[in-house]
Amino acid sequence: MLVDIRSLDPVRVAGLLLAGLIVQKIARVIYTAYFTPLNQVPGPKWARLTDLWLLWQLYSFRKCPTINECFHEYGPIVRIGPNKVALNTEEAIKTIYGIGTKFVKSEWYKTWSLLGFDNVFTIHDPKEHAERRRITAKLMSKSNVVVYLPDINDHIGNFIRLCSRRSGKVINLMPIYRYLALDVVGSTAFGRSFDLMKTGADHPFADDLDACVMAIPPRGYVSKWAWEIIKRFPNEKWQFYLGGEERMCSYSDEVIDEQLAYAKGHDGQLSEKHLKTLVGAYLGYKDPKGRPLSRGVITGEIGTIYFAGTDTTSNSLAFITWEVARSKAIQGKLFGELRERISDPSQVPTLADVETWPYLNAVIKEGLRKYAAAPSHLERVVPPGGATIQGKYLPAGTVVGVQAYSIHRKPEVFPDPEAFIPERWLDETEEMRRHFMPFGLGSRVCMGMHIAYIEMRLALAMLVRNFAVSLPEGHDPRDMECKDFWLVFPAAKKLEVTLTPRNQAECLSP
Ligand code: HEM
Repeated sequence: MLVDIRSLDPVRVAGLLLAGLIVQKIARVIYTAYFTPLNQVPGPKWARLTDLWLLWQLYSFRKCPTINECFHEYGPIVRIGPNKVALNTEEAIKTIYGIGTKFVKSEWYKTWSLLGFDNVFTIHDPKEHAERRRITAKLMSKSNVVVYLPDINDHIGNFIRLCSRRSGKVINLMPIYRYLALDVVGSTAFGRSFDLMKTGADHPFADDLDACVMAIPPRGYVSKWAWEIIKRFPNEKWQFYLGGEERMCSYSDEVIDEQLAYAKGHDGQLSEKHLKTLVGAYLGYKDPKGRPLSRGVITGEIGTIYFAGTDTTSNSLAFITWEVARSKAIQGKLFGELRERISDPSQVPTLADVETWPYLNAVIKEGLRKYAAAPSHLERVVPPGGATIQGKYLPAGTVVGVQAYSIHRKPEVFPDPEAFIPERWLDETEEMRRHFMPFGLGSRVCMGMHIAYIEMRLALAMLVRNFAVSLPEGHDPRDMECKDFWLVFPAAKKLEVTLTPRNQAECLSP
């Protein structure tokens, strides 16, 4: 029987359509929650119904500890979202991140596509990623990063001078470490530092970085249409956060322009010095078809380096320094090693030396274990055909991951995991090595790892060699409680210490 469409009440039709959509949505949620193979994977009941559970944990700044608690409650495989599973075993590490893995990064990473351009951190396709990574891989390799050493040594020297000027009173080391990291990134990425250690000046970069940290991660957790609404929220602070990405990327504009102008006057060739910088490597690159990268891609890549290389290193240093400051025994032992090896405390030691100093490296590794800067489960997607991990079948498209936070807290590998015990690394076992993943693993392992190690080793060595580091009276350890919002940070977002120059007498008795 045909119905005359004109006779229908449009309000009723709209209502019926809406009701149909809601029923379909609810049916889908119930089906995904209870009738897919993921039903076999235990986990919190809200997590199987909606991603809002995970979003809530993110905004409570305790996603990692919550997932860790889930491992204790449900075992080493836990459903943390309608389509998300977290794992906590060596088998999972090998399957997901091992050599030749077919598990590619999840859609969530696209949220870090700065200015809308894919970068080395966000590209999914393994071939495309390998091609992009190759552009700067040599410059950032262990054997090459020594070319940046003279600059890094200058920054460390200026860092110690800055600390000297502020010694004797309570200072907040967090922004100082952040600016040190920014100086180092400036030298490596641009061949030009921000000179923040030299001048001791503040830089708007800090606010822009904070803005990015607030605005970028959440957009990966909501649908595109929801984000379009959220980002229009007419709040001044929120709009400032949203603008952080563009402002941060714009810091590289001047250097890119300068290198382009040079090339224009030299038959399109960059100078030797330019080619040693990441900007130069990107500007000099041509793809297999002879096409250069666009300006937007290069700006986005350099923004990614700022982002990946600043707070990661500086917050790691902050947590490590705090642990050193609050334990007389650890600081005494570390100082003992440094006093023996750095005879002139005004001279930055050589890299070859610091790499081999056992206690210094044990302190740093313990810091990276307990306070891995990016400890979240590094999301990957189960490839076509599905995969069986921990005896559970996970269909293709399931988002899986292992979080360093939990792997670094396995008591059978790291006894008393919440304690800061550098000594455990003096006798490092093969098992500890396999369970140490602060820089990620496999083909997507951190590209800045060697730069970060140089910076952390030299900064910590010189700080403790030159000053006794103590916590101010009334310091509340809860200020340094580790919060996570993909990257970790101390609850109070500050690290207040007093630096007392070591005189000869103190040198003998720390
Ligand atoms: C203590 C300091 C650092 C830590 C703990 C750290 C941690 C990480 C982790 C866990 C990843 C892997 C993410 C994933 O698989 O999803 C990563 C990737 C990356 N990191 Fe770092 N990072 C640090 C410092 C740096 C520095 C100093 C730079 C640059 C100067 C940098 C540049 C990168 C880049 C470009 C990637 C993407 C690599 C790729 O996907 O191929 N990182 N980092």
